[in-house]
Amino acid sequence: MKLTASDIHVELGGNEILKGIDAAIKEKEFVGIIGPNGSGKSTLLKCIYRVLKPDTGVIMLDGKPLNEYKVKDSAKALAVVSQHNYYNFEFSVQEIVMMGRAPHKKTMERDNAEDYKIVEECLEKVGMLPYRHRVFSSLSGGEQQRIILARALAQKTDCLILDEPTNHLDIKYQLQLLDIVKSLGVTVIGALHDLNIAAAYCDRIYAMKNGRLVACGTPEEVITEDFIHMLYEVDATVKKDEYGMLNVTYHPLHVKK
Ligand SMILES: Nc1ncnc2c1ncn2[C@@H]1O[C@H](COP(=O)(O)OP(=O)(O)OP(=O)(O)O)[C@@H](O)[C@H]1O
Repeated sequence: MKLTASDIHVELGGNEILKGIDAAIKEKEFVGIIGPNGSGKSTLLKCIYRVLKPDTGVIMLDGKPLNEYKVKDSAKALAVVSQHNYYNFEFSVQEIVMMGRAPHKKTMERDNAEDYKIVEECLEKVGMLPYRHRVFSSLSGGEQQRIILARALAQKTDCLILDEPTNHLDIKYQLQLLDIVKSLGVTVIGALHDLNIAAAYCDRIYAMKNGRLVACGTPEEVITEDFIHMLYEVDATVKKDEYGMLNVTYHPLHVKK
């Protein structure tokens, strides 16, 4: 699944939020979007998962403009794990994960044995099978997030969009979620705040500031001390550890470098 964005502009509430974004994501690439709060990461992702329509510019999915896909067909291609998941009804965990099967079914088609098997496998994968009959809203934030990942897995897509997916998760489940996602071998586009996590999982990183892309490259190319200072206005040390992993340490004001 290849995805390109060309000259994407979005205006919201009278402000230009995205000011001409160009991006090209290759098949099976794990791409992270980093940048300060309010830089436009979620807005860009929302254009990709069709919650927002760009004012100008075009997003292409496998060479075809996204807006020419039926919503059901793009939902067979792209699944979303985001941080906001509110439902007006008291759905069970199993019902929420079953929603991931909807794009694969005809209107009013009943859930079949294959759907139940997929739902069970996906709940097992995120370690939440024992919760299948619980009411979704009764789960903790982190448990809900893992159910939303299971729903996305049940959608069986070639591309996953992650909008700050690890917000509610403790470190074990942050790594678990991203390990599961990485093991799928699908195209991944994720907004990530933690630079150490981004460096550990991403093939390439796009950095955004004030609605513009300001850098694109491998984690090693993008995550440098000077660039972190430019992007976030904080001091940091960037080193490689004994496993060759990038390691970012920040310097609070009370700690001298
Ligand atoms: N519906 C809206 N109306 C007006 N402004 C909006 C709307 N939605 C988002 N914005 C503004 O657009 C800017 C970019 O928001 P966005 O959520 O894309 O940023 P982000 O990089 O994902 O931030 P964060 O890291 O805080 O999640 C913000 O300044 C936000 O206030």
